[in-house]
Amino acid sequence: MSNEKKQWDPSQLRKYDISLEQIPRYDYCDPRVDEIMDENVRQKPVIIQNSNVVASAKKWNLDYLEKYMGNGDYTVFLSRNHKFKYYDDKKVAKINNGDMGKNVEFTQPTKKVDMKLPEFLKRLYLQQGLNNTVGPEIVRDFLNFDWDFCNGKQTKHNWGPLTYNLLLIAMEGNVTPCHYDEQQNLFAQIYGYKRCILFPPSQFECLYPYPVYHPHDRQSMVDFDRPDYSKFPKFKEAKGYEAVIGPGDVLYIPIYWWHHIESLMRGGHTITVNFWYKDGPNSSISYPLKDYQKVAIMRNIEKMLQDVLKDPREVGPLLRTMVLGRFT
Ligand SMILES: CC1(C)c2ccccc2-c2ccc(C[C@@H](CC(=O)O)C(=O)C(=O)O)cc21
Ligand SMILES: [Zn+2]
Repeated sequence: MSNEKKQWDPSQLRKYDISLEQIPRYDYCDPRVDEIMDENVRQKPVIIQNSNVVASAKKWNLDYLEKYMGNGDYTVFLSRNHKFKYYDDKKVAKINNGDMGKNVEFTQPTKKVDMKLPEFLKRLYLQQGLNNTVGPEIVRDFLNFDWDFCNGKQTKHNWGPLTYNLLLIAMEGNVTPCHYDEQQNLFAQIYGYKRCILFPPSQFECLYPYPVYHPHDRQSMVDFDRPDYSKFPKFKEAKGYEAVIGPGDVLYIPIYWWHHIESLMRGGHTITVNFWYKDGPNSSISYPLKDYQKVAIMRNIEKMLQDVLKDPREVGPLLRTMVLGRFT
């Protein structure tokens, strides 16, 4: 670590029993950034340093945002603990943990409320699309992001259109549990420090995602704080990549890569803006298929089975019948 004052301390990281290696960091103009991001070569995570993607937001802090975010209502998530699990209420099966046998009623782990920014207190996670509800100063800062940089990445790596910019304000210690998204993600850290743990799509069998029709679709069923190795034995073999990112860092989270994100304990609140891009048009399917394409295939099979079987509890037994003793 260079002699600059260390901005965080390892004691602020939560302790997990996972083997981790560091995510590489390069300057934004270093050619290795695009080599690593190149989907035909490796498409791995990389931290892009000293870019000016969100330099216009350098001055953002809670006071500034409170002052200029306007009096709009913002989407805030409350949690009974430090974990904020994504929840899709459009999903059919409100059955916990994929235990299709026991019809355990699904308990929503986070509550979504709309509130004014000043009410934004501890244990809350504000996730707000940057749109016209925010004040003109914020819009100006947003328009002054270095869009040439992002558009350059979108073009160079054949991504689809930008779908969303989320403004994320998290309280210290907040955790977004391990999940994957079906979008390319430029994750721009603005204020405070976040620890990110990523796993490649090839580790699908070590991370045990919920069934696709479950409200926690795309999330790992493994509780990193207390892994149940009897239910999830392969979690012991998971090999992750980690980094702590701070103001000015942009983490590239490749599409379908698993990520667990935590705001450092005792580190104060954090502010992030992410840039989600759809995947590009698959010009031509080339073999062997990429790991993330196999995840997409498994998702389609689960969706098709759910559609034709109707009762989600029949999907597991049918798959077991089809595979056990025949393909295993
Ligand atoms: C936890 C929260 C607020 C949430 C609650 C309910 C529904 C959705 C979400 C949601 C979606 C994205 C993030 C940002 C980020 C994780 C992070 O920075 O914590 C991330 O995963 C990404 O950028 O892909 C955070 C959230
Ligand atoms: Zn995500």
